[in-house]
Amino acid sequence: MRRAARPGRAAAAGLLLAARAVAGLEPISVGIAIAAASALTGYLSYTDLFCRFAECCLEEQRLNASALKLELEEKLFGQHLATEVILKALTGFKNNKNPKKPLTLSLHGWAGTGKNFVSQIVAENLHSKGLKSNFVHLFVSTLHFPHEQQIKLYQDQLQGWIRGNVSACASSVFIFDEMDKLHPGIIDAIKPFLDYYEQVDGVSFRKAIFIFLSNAGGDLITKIALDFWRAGRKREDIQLKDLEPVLSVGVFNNKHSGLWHSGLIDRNLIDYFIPFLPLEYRHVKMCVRAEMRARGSAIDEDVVTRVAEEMTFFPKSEKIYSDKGCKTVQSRLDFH
Ligand SMILES: Nc1ncnc2c1ncn2[C@@H]1O[C@H](COP(=O)(O)OP(=O)(O)OP(=O)(O)O)[C@@H](O)[C@H]1O
Repeated sequence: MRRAARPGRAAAAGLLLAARAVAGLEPISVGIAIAAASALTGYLSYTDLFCRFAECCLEEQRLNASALKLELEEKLFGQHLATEVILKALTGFKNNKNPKKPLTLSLHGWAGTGKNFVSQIVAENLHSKGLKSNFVHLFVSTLHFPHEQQIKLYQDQLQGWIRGNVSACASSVFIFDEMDKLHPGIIDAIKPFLDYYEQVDGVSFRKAIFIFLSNAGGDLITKIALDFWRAGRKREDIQLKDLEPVLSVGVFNNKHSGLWHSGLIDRNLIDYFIPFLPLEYRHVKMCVRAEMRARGSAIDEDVVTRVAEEMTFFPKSEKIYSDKGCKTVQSRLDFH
């Protein structure tokens, strides 16, 4: 693991020099400055210092599992299953020095329940710049692959992009949003990278992470959550075993899941199906409070209640779950 270094005064001068050089984007000056700072500090390697200014791919960097756990527990509301599985999956994968395949996570659930939000947290815990990192790549089906007639082109471009980026950084993260709108041909293009091959065209994909997001299966998840609610059982009592098998079969048979007969499921290329439960009134209120805190405002419970009450809830009879999860909370808060 990389050493945590605390530069002293001399080092600070070197760091300043290096910072100036980096800001000026002069590679030779950067090199000289960093070498100078390294010599001054004596205990910072060239790489250590370089990585303070430029983003580095730290392949062997361990995951700070307790920091991720804390972040998920504090920020992600009402998703005890997703929290548990994501922690388990990432910790196991990052602790394994020799994984046999890349990690593939498939996140499912109703709109606005936190799938993109979690992906962002995961990305930040793997590469500190998160979604802005050069090693994290987000694809949105309707944005990046909109035209069915151009599938061949997309396939070639995507394969080239993934191969190039994994060659540059083995621990690259690829997030595919709107999987349910993705053309099956696109999945076919990435399938070889997700498999158990040691190398594909001279590149090993085994340390990469692929995250798929989709609304497919949201109805199945809601049904099970509702059954628990109607039986007077606690939401937190829902276990993965209540959902995972239903979800994988349901998604497999759903023509619009993006994973439909794609071979990803029947070849066991998806490591974890992660269910996101529909959010209740109390969770929406938590989202409003979180948003107020993020804006630096004092928590006004009247506003919290008003925003939550403006949301619509289903099913019609019981009105338990928010139609849009927490998705419109931010924009609604603007009006209060
Ligand atoms: N479970 C949650 N806990 C905390 N905040 C949440 C949660 N779900 C959603 N949010 C808030 O709502 C915003 C929108 O949620 P997000 O984009 O993650 O939903 P999604 O599940 O990806 O929806 P979609 O399927 O429509 O893309 C998030 O940025 C976050 O602020």
